Amino acid sequence: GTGLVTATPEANDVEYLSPVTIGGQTLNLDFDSGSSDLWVFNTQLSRAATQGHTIYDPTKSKTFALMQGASFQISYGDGSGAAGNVGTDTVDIGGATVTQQAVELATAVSRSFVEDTNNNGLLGLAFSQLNTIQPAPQKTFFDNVKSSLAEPLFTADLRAQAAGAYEFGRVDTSKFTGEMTWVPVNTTDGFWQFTSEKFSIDGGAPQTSTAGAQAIADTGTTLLLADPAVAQAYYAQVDGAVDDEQQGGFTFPCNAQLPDLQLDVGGTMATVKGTDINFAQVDDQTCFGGLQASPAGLQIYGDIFFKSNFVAFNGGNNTLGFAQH
Ligand SMILES: CC[C@H](C)[C@H](NC(=O)[C@H](C)NC(=O)[C@@H](CCSC)NC[C@@H](N)Cc1ccccc1)C(=O)O
Repeated sequence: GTGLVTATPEANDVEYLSPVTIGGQTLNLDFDSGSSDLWVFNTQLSRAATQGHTIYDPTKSKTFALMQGASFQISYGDGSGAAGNVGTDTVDIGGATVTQQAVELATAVSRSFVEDTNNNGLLGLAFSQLNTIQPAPQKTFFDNVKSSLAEPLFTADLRAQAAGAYEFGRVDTSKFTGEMTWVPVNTTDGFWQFTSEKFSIDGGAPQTSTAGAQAIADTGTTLLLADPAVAQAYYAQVDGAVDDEQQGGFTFPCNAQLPDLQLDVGGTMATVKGTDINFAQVDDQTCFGGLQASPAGLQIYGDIFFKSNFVAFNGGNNTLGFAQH
C-alpha cells in the first residue's frame, strides 16, 4: 500500500494506535503530530515495565545498527516522558518504508506509559527540529519518507469509537465531505501551529477569544485544550455545566444537549460536533468535557478536534488541510 494504516482507538478514544514494522517486528504505536521522537518499548526495559506490552528486540533484527554515543530524553506536557539510547532500523508503515530510520530505545519510561499497555511507543510527526536525540537530532519518519511519496503529506482520519486511518502520500477525498481548506502553518516552534482566535457556538456570532491566539494540531493529545474564554463561553451554554476542581475541569449532566463549536483554523471556521464534546462519564449522572481550558497560552487541538475534522499535514509547503468528516 501507499502507506495506509489503521488508527484504532483505545477506550474513550484516549489514544489511537497504529501498526509499525521495525526490522520485521510489528508494534502498535501512538502517532503523535505534537512531538518528533520515534521511541519504543524494548528488551532493555525491565520485565515489570514491559508487562503487557509488545516490545522490540534489536538483537532479533538483521537491519538494526546502534547509533554509537547517541541518547534521547523527552518530556511531554502532561508530565510524562521517556529516555534511552538510539539505533537505526528499517521502518515500514503500510508499505511506506524508510531504511536507517532513527529508532529510540527507551531504558526509562514514566508510569503512565507503563500502565497504558496498548501503547508500545510514540511515532513523532511534528517537525524534526523538536527531536531530542543528542548529540545530533535525527529526522522523523515523515521527514525521511517525504521525498519518496506521491505527495509530501500525511493525513489523519480519526473516528469516535471506530477504526480510522493514517495515510502517507495522498489525500483520500472519499474520506470527507465538502471542500478541504488549506491554511499556512507557523513552524517556528516545531509544531503544526496556526492562528486560532475566533470561535462561535452553534453557528452563532463569531467572538474573539484572545487576539493572535495560537493552536497546534496534536493527534497525540486526547482532548481539545482551548483558550479559557472559549471554554467558559461554551459551557455557559450548557445547563448544569460546572468547572469542577475535583474532576480537573468542566463537567455537565450526561444528558445535556451539547452545542456545536466553531473554531477558526488560520481564519477559516472548523466545526467540532457537540456530540464529540461529551468525552467520558465520571459518575452515574456526570460527564467530563472533551473541551477544556488550556493551561498554557498555546491551544492544543487534540483528538476531539480530529473526530470532526479530517486533517492533511503537508510537509511540502507547510500547510494544514482540514475538512468535515
Ligand atoms: C513539558 C514539556 C513541554 C511541553 C515540551 N514538550 C513538548 O512540547 C512535547 C514534544 N510535546 C507535547 O508535550 C505535546 C504538546 C504540548 S504543547 C507545548 N504533544 C505530544 C504529547 N501529546 C505526547 C503524548 C502522547 C501520549 C501520552 C502523553 C504524551 C518540552 O519538552 O519543553
